[in-house]
Amino acid sequence: MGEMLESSWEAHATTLANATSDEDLLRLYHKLETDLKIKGETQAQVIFARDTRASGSRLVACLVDALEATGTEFTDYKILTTPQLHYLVRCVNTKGTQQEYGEVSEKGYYEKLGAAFRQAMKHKKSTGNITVDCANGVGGPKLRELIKYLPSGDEGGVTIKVVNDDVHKPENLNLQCGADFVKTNQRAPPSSKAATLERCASLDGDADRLIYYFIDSSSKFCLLDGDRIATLAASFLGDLGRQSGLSEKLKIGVVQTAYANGASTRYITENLGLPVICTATGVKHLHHAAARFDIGVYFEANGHGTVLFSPAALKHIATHEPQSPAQHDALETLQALTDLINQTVGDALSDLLLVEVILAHKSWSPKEWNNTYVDLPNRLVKVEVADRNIFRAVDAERKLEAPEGAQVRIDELVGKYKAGRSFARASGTEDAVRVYAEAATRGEADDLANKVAQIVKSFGT
Ligand SMILES: CC(=O)N[C@H]1[C@@H](OP(=O)(O)O)O[C@H](CO)[C@@H](O)[C@@H]1O
Repeated sequence: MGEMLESSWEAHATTLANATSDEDLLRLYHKLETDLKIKGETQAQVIFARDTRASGSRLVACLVDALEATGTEFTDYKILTTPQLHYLVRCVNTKGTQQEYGEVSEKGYYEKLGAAFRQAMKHKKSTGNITVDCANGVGGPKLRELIKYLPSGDEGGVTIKVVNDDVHKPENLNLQCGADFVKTNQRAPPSSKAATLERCASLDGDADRLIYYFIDSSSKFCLLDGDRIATLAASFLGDLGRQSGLSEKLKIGVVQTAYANGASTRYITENLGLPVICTATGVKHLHHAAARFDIGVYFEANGHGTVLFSPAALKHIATHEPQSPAQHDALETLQALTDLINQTVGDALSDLLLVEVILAHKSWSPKEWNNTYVDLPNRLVKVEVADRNIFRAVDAERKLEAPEGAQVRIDELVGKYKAGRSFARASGTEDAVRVYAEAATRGEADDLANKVAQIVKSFGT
């Protein structure tokens, strides 16, 4: 049951929450039992937790009612980040097997990440200060806890300043802060007091997304989003593969969605020489595609992502005999990364430590990281239409097959812009069609996005 809950417990809890009577609840439960194929001889063991959203306690109460009504064994882990719950589910499901993932406790999560971070930072200079905006969500208290397990800046680790970590007023969640605010508005949260060139990061409300940013010496806001984290991780893992003598055995690939900036895709294929797969939006699509590589790096541009190591890759890393001190060091770092990176799902806290380790190894400030390539100006707009379901996308959501004629109009328009690229797709989470456009200049990207939005509107009304 754990693995089932891993991807969609919230949706199912909502279904149960809609029950209007005990009979209704039981009927819905039995339907879920059949739909999720969890009916069987073995006793289900359910674990759950929630983030700090106001709706959480009601959803948990409904879930507990259902579990008690059906005599199901359960453990309530109370308040956790989404990726921490994924970690626990994997730990429960692998306990006592050769793939044992970690100790089944919140403390086990911190200990695992803390020890791996310490190992990966061995002999490296501290990365200094970073300010982390926690969106006034669950990431705040959990990051504060994690810090207790990490070496500080003075001890060769990192000094983390936690801001926007008020979880007592649910109305403050994501208010003028958080990863989505920063990515969408392309500016730091007003509460951010970071100095020029100082690293800043923002988590989202349940701490599964992470983005970095800084203000450069000409006071310009510079965003280091999910594409940047993916390229940084892929380049570092490529280096480690070569340095450890395992590059033949560790084939690295990157998975993106159509929202990835075209400049990042080009950088990965042309500069890093790595393959890129484009999938439909939603981490479930990216995760499965990444699992096809020995080392699969996947990130959505919005900062949700992680790195997957295949069982064969883990074995090579654990058993390879180093031929030189340099190979030994690279292998040791790779080994530490396999523990530091949360391989169950994108995890902002784990990703934060990964980025800090890479910057320490490369001796990079955010400026050098940002200099790896120049993003193409881009614009994302939301178009409200009468029925978004008439917009059917194909080819990893880069083309519209319906309504008929819409894609031809978009293609004609895109052809008129230098380095132009644009697509429209129905959102899976909001009642709208999203239009993305990029082009050689900011003015052209805005213009292209607005014109494609008009096309969408003309077909949607
Ligand atoms: C452009 C964009 O950011 N889309 C988001 C958003 O999906 P939509 O289907 O675009 O509404 O929410 C998803 C779930 O959080 C996330 O995976 C995805 O990246």
